This record gives sequence, structure tokens and C-alpha cells, in this order.
Amino acid sequence: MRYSSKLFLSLIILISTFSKIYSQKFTIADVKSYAFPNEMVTSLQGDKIALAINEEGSRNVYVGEAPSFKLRKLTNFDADNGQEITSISISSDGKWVVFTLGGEHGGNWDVSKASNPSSSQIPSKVRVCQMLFAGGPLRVISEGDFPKISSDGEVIAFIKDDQPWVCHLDTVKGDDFLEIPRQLVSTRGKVSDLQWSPVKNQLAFTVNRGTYSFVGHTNLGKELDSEIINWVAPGFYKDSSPRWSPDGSQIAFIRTAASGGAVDSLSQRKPNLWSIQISNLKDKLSTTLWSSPNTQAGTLPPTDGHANLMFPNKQLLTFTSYHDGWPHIYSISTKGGQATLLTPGNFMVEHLSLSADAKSILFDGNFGNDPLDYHRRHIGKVSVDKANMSFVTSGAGNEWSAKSLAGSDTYAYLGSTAQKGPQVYLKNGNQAGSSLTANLYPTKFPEKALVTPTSVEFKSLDGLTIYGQVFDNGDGKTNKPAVVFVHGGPSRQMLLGWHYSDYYSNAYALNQYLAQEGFVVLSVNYRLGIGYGFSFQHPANFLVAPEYWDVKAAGEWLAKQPNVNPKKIGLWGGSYGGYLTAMGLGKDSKLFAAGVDIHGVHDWLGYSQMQLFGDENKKAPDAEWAANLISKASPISYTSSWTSPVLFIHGDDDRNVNFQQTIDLMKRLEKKKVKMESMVIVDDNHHWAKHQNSITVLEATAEFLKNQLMK
Ligand SMILES: CC(=O)N[C@@H](C)C(=O)N[C@@H](C)C(=O)N[C@@H](C)C(=O)O
Repeated sequence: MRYSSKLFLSLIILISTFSKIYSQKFTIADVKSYAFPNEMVTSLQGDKIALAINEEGSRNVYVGEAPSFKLRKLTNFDADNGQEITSISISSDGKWVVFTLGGEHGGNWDVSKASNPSSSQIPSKVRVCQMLFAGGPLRVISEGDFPKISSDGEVIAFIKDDQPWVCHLDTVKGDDFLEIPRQLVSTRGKVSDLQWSPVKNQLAFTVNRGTYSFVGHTNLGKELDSEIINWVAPGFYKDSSPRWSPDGSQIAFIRTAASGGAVDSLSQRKPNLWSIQISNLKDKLSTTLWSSPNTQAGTLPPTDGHANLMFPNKQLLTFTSYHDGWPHIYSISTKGGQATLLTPGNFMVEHLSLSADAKSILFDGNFGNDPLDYHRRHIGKVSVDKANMSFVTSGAGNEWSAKSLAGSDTYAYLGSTAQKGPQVYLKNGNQAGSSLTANLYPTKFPEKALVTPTSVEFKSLDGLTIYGQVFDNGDGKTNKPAVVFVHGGPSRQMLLGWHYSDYYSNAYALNQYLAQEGFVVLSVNYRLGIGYGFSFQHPANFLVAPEYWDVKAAGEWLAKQPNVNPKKIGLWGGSYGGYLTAMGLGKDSKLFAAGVDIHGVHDWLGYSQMQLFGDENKKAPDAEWAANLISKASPISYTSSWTSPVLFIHGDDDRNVNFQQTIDLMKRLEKKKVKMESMVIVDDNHHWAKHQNSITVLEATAEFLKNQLMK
């Protein structure tokens, strides 16, 4: 009897759960319940992985090991308190996991300062932590950031107060710590990019001294202050990104121009030309291995990882450059000569990682056999010394941040589809990837209720082809309200599916919700974005925000759609997307009936602290002309023509766009009697570190758009 009643009860529960999933609309909290993975790393041997996973605000380190790599939660943080986990690494012996807890690493300033989105009375500091891979107590080594474990797995170096500190890892006895970290170096300027020598306890780093920077290295002496800093080919330059040769005898680094000299005309875009230097460390000299061409595309790549300089073997260096019009991987002999293009083709390479045997590079990019792959990411693989690129993944999903694991054809990568949120996948050989994190998704996540965005293209006001993705619930209705979503960055690309960044997965979730609610949503990949080549990201004509033409064209495209009500078209966007939302409402209130501007830029002069009118010898030759153009590219100049209602949202611990940018615009609009609503998120930053805040912001955005465009 008991058995049948249990069976009956579980059947009832099952039916009610399924009926709930299929009958009920999903909420923003439901579609925001994806378990977001990032910061994935592997051990030296490729037999272990560690990564951060954010489960509705609970951010934890998860680890897995061969052969199953089944993930296990290592830390036990369960509060939605916005303490991000970054700089994860596994010691060379696989024994320790080290990471940074806290900070705001997406910021443009104060990235290592405490973030306190829960408004705790005393904010937690940014801390360097260690735990045994096998599990056990969490050890907070020190306040600090950017930890790196020495090649022998014995010592951790980290940055505290812009200086390098060190401490032995294995100094824990029970719960007692036997060694207090010590400051390794005290030097003028700001130290960053700590790099341990592969063979002995030597540490290289960049020292930024304002308008110039040096590369230095020092020994981890036995006694305090027993060693000196050895400078690597110091000169009147900006030197950075030191990379040791595998035998520890050489250092390669990136060199760009120091800041200074007569201020150039602001009408010309000046490329940040760069070179690859190599030093044998015996003398204070370096040799130029490669110099970027003196062209606009010869600029240091403004894409992920910039030059991505790697030193896979004694004979070879690899790097990324944009100079052929696309971000590609190159290799060059340490003896100099011609660089070899390893990934030829009209596509971008984005996130790279060197295989455990240092013989190949895994990367992701918008390549593939399907023209729609232009708006996706797939994994590719190429040898470090020959252009033999192969596709590791393909299809209608997105895959990124692949790592090679023990076993020649085993990979871990992050991936998504239009419906499946970002997950961790394990792939063996030609088998399809299997998810390691599907089990972390709650049943309320509405995977089956999500639409598949369709790719569209249209001409901008100057004829440039612009791509976008349309979200529509396919209800067949006409006269529907519509919204243009405008991403930020601006060097970003929205994809046909869930995005690899948490900020844009957040946006993807809202676009799916808005489609469910009956909006036609067009996510526009406007110029200045990545994925469509150099001249798209850096248009020759860049004055007075031509990217706004693409946003306006997106609105006009929607207005022509048979199922859209042209009088009910709105805008929403964050940051640079907030800026373009404000430009749309200010310049074209007749096209855009309402909008939500989240932490947007509204006064470029204020944002960039551009000192156009400094002392005479620092003044640009065309400063007045430039100021006029900057003013025309700023929404504060369009308050007189702004008539559409707007909702402003801004976190007051924003470290990308000052909170003042919104105060200033609101005060100007008040005078013009523009209908405004506003929401302040106290103590949160540009990336809504507290999960509940991101839900509050998205709910307010959806509510405002429904009130303005659906009634
Ligand atoms: C210096 C600078 O502008 N850095 C950018 C990364 C930045 O902060 N851009 C914001 C205006 C922005 O759009 N931020 C988010 C949304 C992003 O995508 O970077």
C-alpha cells in the first residue's frame, strides 16, 4: 500500500511540476536562474580543472579531475553578496587552489577595491585565498589581488597596494598559518602582471610609472631585501606583458610609445603601434623581434587579451594582431624574421589558451561553415608553428574559453545555445560535448520556453550593413510594440544565443523575457563593435557618433516590420548602450517612444576628463573644434528635443561610468519637464554584482517598457 501511495504522490508532483513549466509564463527571476560559469583554468598536467560558478548570487569555486571531471563545490559561499571570484589557479603539483575573493574586475578604475553591494556595515576586503584541491578549510592569505603560484608550487606572489608580496603556500599547520606574507619589492609606480620564471624562483612584472613603464625581474631571495630589481632594457617607452622563455633565460615583452609630446589633432585617430621585444637578460638590451605596421590596423589589438603574447618553446613566440583587418594568431622565431599567420580568414580570434604540451593553441572565434557563424563563437585549434587550423566545435550554439586536458583530444569549454544557458562541457575526440553543470540549473529555468533569435541585417543611414538578432514569441500578432536593445562596450558583439559575458547574459535574459511578454526585440550590433573586422570596429569616419546612425536605422527597420506598431518602439541599453539610448531619446523622440538608460554616458567631456584646454603647450591644436564635436556627440546637448519618457538606473559604486553622469543629465531634463523615472542601486557597481539587484533592475526595465509601450 505504502509503495503505491508514494508512487501516486510522486506522479502528482511530477505532473504539477511539468504543467507549471509549460503553462505558466516565466518570470525574470526564472530566466535569470542560470548557473553562470567563468574563470575556468586547468592544472599543468591537464588532469584537473577549477572555475567559478555563480548560482543566483552564490559564487563558488568548483573543481573536477580526470577522468570524469565531475564538478565538486570546493568553497561554501552561499550569500548573494556580490563577492566575485577571479584569478583562480591550481599549483603545479595539483595540491592547492588559489583565487581572489572580491573586487570589481570589470571596472575601469579601483578594480582591487572592496565591492559592497550588500551595504554591509564593514565591507569585506579583496582577499587572496587558498584551499586544498582535495577540500578543507579556506585560508585567507592576505588582503591582495592577482595571485600567481610559482612554477615549483611552493610560493604565491600577489599584488597588495600596487606592490608584489610573497608567501609560502605550504605553511599551514592545522588551522594555524606559520608564515606571514612579506612585501617582496617596494618600487615607485604600480606593479602588475606578475610572471614566475618556469625554472627558478624569479618573478617578472610590469612597473607603471605614469606616462611610461618598465619590465623588471627579481629573485626570491632568502633574506628580506637581499636582492635587487633587474630592469629589462629600460627606455622611454611603455613596456609591459613580460613572458619568460621555457628555460628562464629570456624575457619577451610588448613595447609601445610613452605618452607625451605635442598634443595631436583630435580629428585623427592615432594607432597605438607596438613591437615585440626579447632580452637575454644578461645585458640591459632587447632586440625587436616584430613591429606592427604603421597603419590604423597596426594598433595594439583592442580585443580580449590584446597581444596575447605566449612563449611556447625556446624557438618561438605567438601573439595576436589585427593588422590584416581581423584579430589573428601569429608565430615568430625568437631569431626574428617573418611572422607566420596561423589563422587566416575573415573572422576574429577571441579567447586563447596554450595546450598543456605547449604544441597547440585553442581559441574561439566567429568562424565556421555556416554564414550565421559570423554571429556565434566556436572553438578552433592550431599548432603553434604551422597554419593547420581545425574546427573543434561547430553548429548552432556558442562555445568559448576552451582548455586542453590530459589526453590529446580532450577539452573542457564553456558553451550555450539559444535556449541552454552558459554551461561547462567536456569533449572527448569527436564526441559531442557533455555538460558538467546542467545539474546546477534549477527546474524553474525556462529552457524550453525560450525563443531562438533570428539573424537580420539592414543598411545604416550611410549604407553600412548592420547585423542584429530579433527575438519574437511568434504569436502571429500584428501591431506589436518593439524594443531596440543596444549593447555597451562598445567593443562587443551580441551573439545568436546566450553570451559568454555575465553582463550580456543578463541582457539576453531580459530580451527573452520581453519577447515572451509580446515585444519584438532587435539587438543591434552597431559599428565600433567586434566580430566584423577592423574597419567596422574602427571606422575611418568616427566623428560625432556615427554608431548612433546604426541604432536609428534599427528603429526604422522595426518601424517597417508588418507586425510592429511604429508608434510603440522603445530603446534599452546599459553603459555605452545607455549612452546610445539617451542619444536616441534626445535626437529622435518621434521614432523612439520611450527608453531605459542604465548607467549611460551623457557628457563625453566629463566622462573622459578630456583636458582640452589645459595649459597652452598641452592644448590640442583643434581643441575648440574638438570640444564642439564632443558636445554634439553627448546626450546633454539634446535635452531640448527630448520628449519621450525615460527611466534612468545607476549603481552609485559604478567604476566604469560615474554616477554623476546620470545626476547631471536628469537635472538638465528636469528643466525641460521631460517625464522621467529613476532607480538608484546603492553600493552596487557597473555589473550588478548582487544577483538580486540585477533582477530588480531588469524587472524595473521591463515594467517601464510595458507601461510606456503596451498600454
Ligand atoms: C574605458 C572604457 O570605456 N571601457 C569600457 C570597457 C567601458 O567601461 N565601457 C562602458 C561604457 C560599458 O559599456 N561597459 C560595459 C557594459 C561593457 O560592455 O564593457
